[in-house]
Order: sequence, then structure tokens, then C-alpha cells
Amino acid sequence: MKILSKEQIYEGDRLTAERQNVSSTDLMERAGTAIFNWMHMRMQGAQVPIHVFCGIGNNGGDGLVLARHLITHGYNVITYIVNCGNGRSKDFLVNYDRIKNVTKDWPKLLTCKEDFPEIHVDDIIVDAVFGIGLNRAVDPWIQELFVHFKSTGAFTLSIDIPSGLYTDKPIEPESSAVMANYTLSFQAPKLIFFLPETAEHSTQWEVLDIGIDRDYLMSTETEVELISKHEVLPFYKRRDKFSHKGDFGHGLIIGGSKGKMGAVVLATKGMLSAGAGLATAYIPECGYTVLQTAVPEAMALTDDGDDYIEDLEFEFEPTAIGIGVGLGTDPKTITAFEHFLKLNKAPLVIDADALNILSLSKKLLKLLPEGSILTPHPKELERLIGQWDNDFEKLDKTSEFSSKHKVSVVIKGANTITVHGNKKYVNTSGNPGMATGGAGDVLTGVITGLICQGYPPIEATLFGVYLHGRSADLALEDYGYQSLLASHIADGLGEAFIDLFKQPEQEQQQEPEPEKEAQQRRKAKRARR
Ligand SMILES: NC(=O)C1=CN([C@@H]2O[C@H](COP(=O)(O)OP(=O)(O)OC[C@H]3O[C@@H](n4cnc5c(N)ncnc54)[C@H](O)[C@@H]3O)[C@@H](O)[C@H]2O)[C@@H](O)CC1
Ligand SMILES: Nc1ncnc2c1ncn2[C@@H]1O[C@H](COP(=O)(O)OP(=O)(O)O)[C@@H](O)[C@H]1O
Ligand SMILES: [K+]
Repeated sequence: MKILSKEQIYEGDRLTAERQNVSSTDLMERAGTAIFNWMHMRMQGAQVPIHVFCGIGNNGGDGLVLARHLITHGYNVITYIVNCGNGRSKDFLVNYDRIKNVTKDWPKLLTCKEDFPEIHVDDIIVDAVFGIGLNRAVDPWIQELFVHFKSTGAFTLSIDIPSGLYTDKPIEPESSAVMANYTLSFQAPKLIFFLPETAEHSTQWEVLDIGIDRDYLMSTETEVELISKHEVLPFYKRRDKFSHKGDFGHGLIIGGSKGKMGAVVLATKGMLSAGAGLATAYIPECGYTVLQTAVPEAMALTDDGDDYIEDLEFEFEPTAIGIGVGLGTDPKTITAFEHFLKLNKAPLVIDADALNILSLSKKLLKLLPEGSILTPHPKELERLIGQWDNDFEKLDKTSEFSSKHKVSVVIKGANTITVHGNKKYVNTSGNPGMATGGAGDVLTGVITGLICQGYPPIEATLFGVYLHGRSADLALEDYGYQSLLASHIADGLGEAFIDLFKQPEQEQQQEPEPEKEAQQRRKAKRARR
């Protein structure tokens, strides 16, 4: 699913009005009505007080449309205008007039803290103060209003985005934005729903279709895309009845040092579970028995070094190589790694200590084959690209790094983001159960295993990140967040593949709720027994 920039959203609104021969007021009517329908379906006329806070732009206009429909359907509505300036938008004014036709209780004007209404914890707050048009710091008294929302404990529904957040830059230090319980976003989710610094403002969200021109949505290239089953399914390569292991590549995992051999075991399992035809692990001597015992399906090649890799020489041509897991950063290993990079021709997935070595010796970046995949967690990323002040700067710097070195960078974490030049792909699968040692090692193996089978590296990466997270989501059913282990993710990869072909995803995207989903699956499982 495409994540449009603010400018693209405005252009979509404009083109839709033009191509469908409707006015911007009609579009606002659609937007407000979509929100109303969403609420009406859930509330069924319940007389809970609904406080609708409207700004003076089009987001506020949406709020006024909603309030009008709520009033005409008999809901208990109190409407407020947060008087934040003089620039009332044309469609706001149209709807300001329209609401006066349906109620004698005109919207209350709020101009300062003393005007804040009392709100009971069981009431509902609708936040239609600012949408994507926020373009300067919010006045302190309005920030206090946002704090007031939160302090009431009432359910807060934000329209389009939680007010006070920008779509493309961080908010001013120390300033407040609305903490929404739920956000109803028009046409496409916003990038800020997925970034660590802003995601908590909109943990639950849903996209509402307001009929933006299909052709425009289809043909517009966006910098950011959301990756879920729908996007990765077309990547899937079917297996031919007469295929043999030679068709699916021979992958190599290079890594391990004394005390860190498990990382290679996990990556090798991940690689095999992703479908590599053959797997070899290149490890220091001390890992031989470990590897052969833990992964009997894999072959083992040992280095001359006993406790860590010192030479890094082998005599076959792997289809793809995953390098770095448990590798260590001994000077001899670093020299061996440099030597390896000079000779290597295979596509690379680079993780953990291989990333740390690249950070220590940046000149080695020149030796990476074009299209290499780097899979840092945030700390490893910082070592590579330096510090950043906020999530947007982090993404910009990573894009720059990716373009400069012609590599793709997988920023791991909740909502892993793969940066490929200027493109950013936000993954939707995965859960906090994955915050466990070794989960990243499995991912290295999975991506390497997919490249082995002929997936172009960027597809292998998006597909691999999705499957890895999905496997962990499905494994929650049996392990919950706390007991989920990295090896469960490797073991569950098959279920993630099978799941690709299960029930189609819902049209309207929402952040997955793995725990809830796991509960439903448990219920279904019990029923089958
Ligand atoms: N065709 C349309 O115009 C549609 C617009 N939609 C709504 O329109 C929103 C965008 O509307 P707008 O562009 O009018 O902007 P917003 O309503 O998001 O808010 C910004 C308004 O407040 C002013 N403003 C910005 N920062 C401020 C600040 N810090 N303090 C005080 N005032 C500030 C701006 O000048 C503008 O008038 C979307 O988020 C969505 O909710 C929807 O109705 C869909 C259709
Ligand atoms: N809270 C979370 N939600 C979703 N995925 C997570 C979360 N925490 C970690 N992960 C995923 O788990 C993996 C952890 O990788 P990494 O930090 O390299 O761990 P390790 O080095 O122990 O293998 C990554 O794929 C990351 O995206
Ligand atoms: K809002």
C-alpha cells in the first residue's frame, strides 16, 4: 500500500475533484460522512457525550460534517471550535454554516485555557483540530488542550492524524500532540504511524476510503510503501514438480566465534527454512560439532582459526552469502573479512559484526557488491551512518548512505523499514515477542535463502522481512510474547509461507493485532479438536 506524502494527498484531492466533477466541499462531505458511518456502526445511537473539537482548516471542516451527522442522528454532541487563527478555510466556513441549520447549540468557541470543557472519562473526544496542514508550532494553550484530552482519560478518536503532528518532520522539542486511542486516516496511512518517535500517538489506526481517484492512486509513485501480504504475494515463486535442490541455490553463512556459534545455527536454519537448496556454514574450528549436530541438513566448512575466523577461504561459489552473525571483531577476523570482500562475487547479506567491521573501517564499503543487503538494528545503523536527531533525519541519512554505496539497508525493529535509495518499505508483520536474542540472525538466513532461489535481492529482503515477522506472529499462538524464541521463528517459517495463501487480507489496512489474532486462532484450533 502506498504511503502518500502530504503534497501527493493534496494533489489527489485536487485531481479527484476535477476528474469526478465534484467540489472540495463534496469531498469534505464524503470524508466527514465516512467518519460518521464508522462511529454510527459502532455506537448504534448510544447517548455517550461526544465532544467534537474542530480546528479552522479542512480537518476542522471534517469535524463539523461529522458533528452535523451525529446531531441529525440524535447523538449527544458538543461541538467546539478551537480558534487558532484567522485563516478559516472555505469549506470549513461552508460547514460552519451548515451545522447551524441543524442545531440551536452553536459550536462553542475556545480561545484559551479557561474555556476548556470538563470531559468525563466515559465520554468520547473527536480530535479534528489539525490534519496534514499543520505548518507551524502549535500555540501553547492548544498544546495544553491536547494534554487536557489525555488527562481526562476519555477515548480519543483522531481524524486523519493526531493533531499536532507533522507528516514530514518532527514536532518542536517539548511540545505536545494528541495521543489518539484510534486514528481514522483518509485514503492512506501516514508514515508517522510507523516511526518509533511518533507511533505511540496513533497505535491503532484504520484507513477510510473517500473515493480518491483510482488512476491517480495507481499511477502515483510514492517514496514510502507499506508491505503486507498483498505486496509480497506476487513475489512468490512456485516450485516445479521436477525441480531439484540444484534449482534453489547453495547458500553460505559465514560467522561464529567461540560462545557465539548459535548465531550461525539460527541463520543456517533460517536459510534452509526459507527454501535454499543447499546450505553450508563457514565457521571457526570450534563450531564444527555444534553446527553438524544442530543443523544436520547443512554442511560445515571450518576455518584455520579455532575460536574465531582468521582466513576466510573456501573453494566453491555460493549462490548467496550471509555474513557476520556471531563473527566477532578480532583484528585477524577483520583482515580475513577484507580479503574475502576483495575476492567475493556473490550477493551478500551483511549483518551484526560484519556491519561493525564496516563501521570501523568505512573504506571497506567500496568493496561491497552493488545490491548488497545490510541488516542493522538501530545501534549498528548509528555506527554506520552516525547519529541522528530524529526519525526523519535517520531515514534521510540512511537513504543517502544507500544511494551512495548502492546497497539496501534494513533498519530492524518494530515496523522494520527497508531503505533502497530513496524508496522506503515499511514492514507490517512482527511483534514484540521478537525482541529476543537471535531473531536477527534468523532474518539474515531467511533473506540469504531467498536470494539463493533467484529472488532479486530487494524482493528477497521485503519478502524475507515480511515472512520472518509473520512467522513470529503465527508462533504467538503457542508461545506468547515472552516465550517466543528465535528458533521458533525459523521453525515457523513454513506456516508463514502457507499463510500467504490463506484468507485474503482485508481491503482496509490496520496495524496487525497479533495477540488478538492469536486468540482467535487458538479458539478455532480448540473448535477443530
Ligand atoms: N478536499 C479536501 O480539502 C479534503 C481535506 N481533508 C481534510 O483536510 C485536512 C487538511 O486540511 P488543511 O490543509 O486545511 O489543514 P488542517 O485542517 O490540517 O490545519 C491546518 C489549518 O490551520 C492552520 N494552521 C497550521 N498550523 C497551525 C498552527 N500551528 N496553529 C494554528 N493554525 C495552524 C493552517 O493555515 C490551516 O488553515 C486533512 O488532514 C483532512 O482532514 C478531507 O476533508 C478530505 C478532503
Ligand atoms: N518490538 C518488536 N516488534 C517487531 N519486531 C521486532 C521487535 N523487536 C525486534 N524485532 C525484530 O527482531 C529482530 C531482532 O534482530 P536483532 O536486533 O539483530 O537481534 P539479534 O542480534 O539478537 O538477532 C529484527 O528482525 C527486528 O525487526
Ligand atoms: K486531527
